[in-house]
Amino acid sequence: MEVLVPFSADRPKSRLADALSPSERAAFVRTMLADVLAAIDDAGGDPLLLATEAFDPTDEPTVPLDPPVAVDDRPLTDAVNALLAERRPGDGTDPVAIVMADLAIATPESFRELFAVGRETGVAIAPGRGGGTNALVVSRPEFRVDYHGASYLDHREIATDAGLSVETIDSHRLATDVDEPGDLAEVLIHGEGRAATWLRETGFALDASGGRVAAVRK
Ligand SMILES: Nc1nc2c(ncn2[C@@H]2O[C@H](COP(=O)(O)OP(=O)(O)OP(=O)(O)O)[C@@H](O)[C@H]2O)c(=O)[nH]1
Ligand SMILES: C[C@H](OP(=O)(O)O)C(=O)O
Repeated sequence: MEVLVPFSADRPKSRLADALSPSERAAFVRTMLADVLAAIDDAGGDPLLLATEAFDPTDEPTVPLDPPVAVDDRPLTDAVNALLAERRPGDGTDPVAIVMADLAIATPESFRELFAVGRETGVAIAPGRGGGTNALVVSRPEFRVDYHGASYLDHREIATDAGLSVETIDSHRLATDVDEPGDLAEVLIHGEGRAATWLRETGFALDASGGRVAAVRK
């Protein structure tokens, strides 16, 4: 299955500005991307990087694969919809998945489940905490995305209005995207890849002294 992986190469993770400097954010998002690409590949998916600007994964020491790259500087929703309009998933073709590049604790097993459910239904959605859409499988050509805000609810409504069946993927690993400093603790707790290693090497460790466990830089 082709898996579109949107990647904001030019303005990565502004909401992590309180925890990481601009160059650290640029490095950290590449480690998350590397982990996501490796897990997709392991699960049998064929990633296509949908990047906001020219990006050569082979220049990146953390990125182990050399996926094809499509460059599109339009906003996320427009860029994804342009590819869906081209691919026409389900119109005699395979479903298409869209997986965000910040799912730092996703595993091959979690993607295998997503792809399997996605093949059986019109639209399969793995919501993010807070109502976003962390991963999606589209098996019908008429479906279009509308990201940002409570996009999980919007995507359910778009699918239902188009008469398509919808399945929700109940997965902690796919529900955890790394948006804010508080999410870094999840990577230290559950991550097994390059992103977790990078955080540790950058000096982050778990700290429970303030009550809720947090990732704190020592
Ligand atoms: N191609 C493309 N990818 C995007 C764009 N905006 C975000 N992404 C990617 O989409 C996924 C989800 O992004 P968000 O968490 O909404 O935003 P972000 O840009 O990573 O972070 P913030 O700057 O903190 O909002 C990540 O994989 C981003 O790299 C865009 O305009 N175009
Ligand atoms: C793209 C957006 O991501 P979030 O900002 O919710 O992480 C969404 O899932 O609609």
